[in-house]
Amino acid sequence: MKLLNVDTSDKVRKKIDESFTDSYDRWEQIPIGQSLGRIAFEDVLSPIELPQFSRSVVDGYAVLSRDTYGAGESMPVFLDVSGHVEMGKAAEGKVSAGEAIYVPTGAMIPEGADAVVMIEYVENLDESTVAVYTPVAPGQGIIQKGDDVELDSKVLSKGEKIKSRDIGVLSALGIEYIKVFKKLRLSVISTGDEIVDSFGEVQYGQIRDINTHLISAMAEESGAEISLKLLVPDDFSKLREAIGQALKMSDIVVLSGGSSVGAKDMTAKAIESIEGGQVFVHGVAVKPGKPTIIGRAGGKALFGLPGHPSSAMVIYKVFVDHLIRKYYYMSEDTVYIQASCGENIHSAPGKETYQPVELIERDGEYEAAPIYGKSAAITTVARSMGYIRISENKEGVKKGEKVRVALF
Ligand SMILES: Nc1nc2c(c(=O)[nH]1)N[C@H]1C(S)=C(S)[C@@H](COP(=O)(O)OP(=O)(O)OC[C@H]3O[C@@H](n4cnc5c(N)ncnc54)[C@H](O)[C@@H]3O)O[C@H]1N2
Ligand code: MOO
Repeated sequence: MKLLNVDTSDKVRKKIDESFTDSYDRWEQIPIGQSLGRIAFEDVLSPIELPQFSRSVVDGYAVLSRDTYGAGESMPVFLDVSGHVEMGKAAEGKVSAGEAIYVPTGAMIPEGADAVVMIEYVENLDESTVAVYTPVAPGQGIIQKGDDVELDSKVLSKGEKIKSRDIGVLSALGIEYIKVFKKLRLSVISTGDEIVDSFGEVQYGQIRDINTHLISAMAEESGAEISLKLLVPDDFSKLREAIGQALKMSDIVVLSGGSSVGAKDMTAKAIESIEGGQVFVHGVAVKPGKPTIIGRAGGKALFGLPGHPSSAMVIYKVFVDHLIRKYYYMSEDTVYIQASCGENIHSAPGKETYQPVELIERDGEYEAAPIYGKSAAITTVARSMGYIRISENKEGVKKGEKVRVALF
């Protein structure tokens, strides 16, 4: 009898970390306009301080704050207007005691001034005199030089996924190009005599391929690029050949199907038959995904995911995405949502259970509704927004219990 020797998921992640210790250090330099969603290869330090000069954040008069002390609605202070600052130009002139210079929003603060009074609190008495009806504190109405970004401060960390707002910051600093990780190359091989091209003829008894497309899309979401997609029948030599071909052109090979112990489940044996091929995980104490396989060949990673699409999706997220993040120096950035459990969920003690859920919003609170359906059901995949992890020591989750939903 052949039984799988199962590891806990924490132990499996540890094995992944220990097995793939070579750092992934391929990078390319790209214009920031093309960097959205890419992963920063190194820390980015600001080459300048920002703003580069103190600027007004309001339309008003640059003054010496102490000149305005005691000003009030019934007792204005009178100041001489000695000029105005033009946008995009260096401020000319200096504000001395008893003087004010007009500054539009965003313009440079002239020398001497330490605050700006908004025009709403100022009355123009004539060309060169204003009455100020409010006191202003030092710094009021001004964004000081270097307030936003200090010189040499870190604006992006190695391993950070570049977001639209980061592109905003980089533009403000005049950084045109950025070093990002070259995308990891990932191949997907789907196996099974019954699996056929999703878009071709389908005979009765055959199944349209889901996993190749599902896993490729998830890998792209993780920041990898797909170097090869193959569909192979349950034929040992064809599978072996496909693995060999995939290894040549990728850093990670993901296989779907054939992970279990049935007569046609030959993924593990095929990996072991490759030169230097070794399987170091076959079986994980998780539900779904018990027959998961993880191996390596010449430093490259191979994953054998269970064929059921929803199991493949969970195992991809829990192990393959984990390795991609490690290679990219990314911190765990799973987004969790607090929700209350919509119904009792039973789980198998001794196995960590990943229960796909749908999130339903009720009065600003989320309810996590478990999505059942055999792991072969594609709607389980399509409707699930995330999953609840139920530890191996628990027997389930009670209706109404607070849970953390990890978003897919
Ligand atoms: N005797 C045992 N049988 C099974 C066990 C076990 O421990 N002992 N584990 C079960 C579990 S759990 C799972 S999950 C499956 C895993 O099976 P395989 O990884 O060997 O996958 P297949 O048998 O090839 O396929 C399973 C299922 O998924 C469909 N499939 C496969 N590939 C695709 C694809 N690319 N697109 C769409 N659907 C796909 C396939 O047609 C099967 O229905 O084993 C259990 N059995
Ligand atoms: O991986 Mo399986 O049935 O646990 O889906």
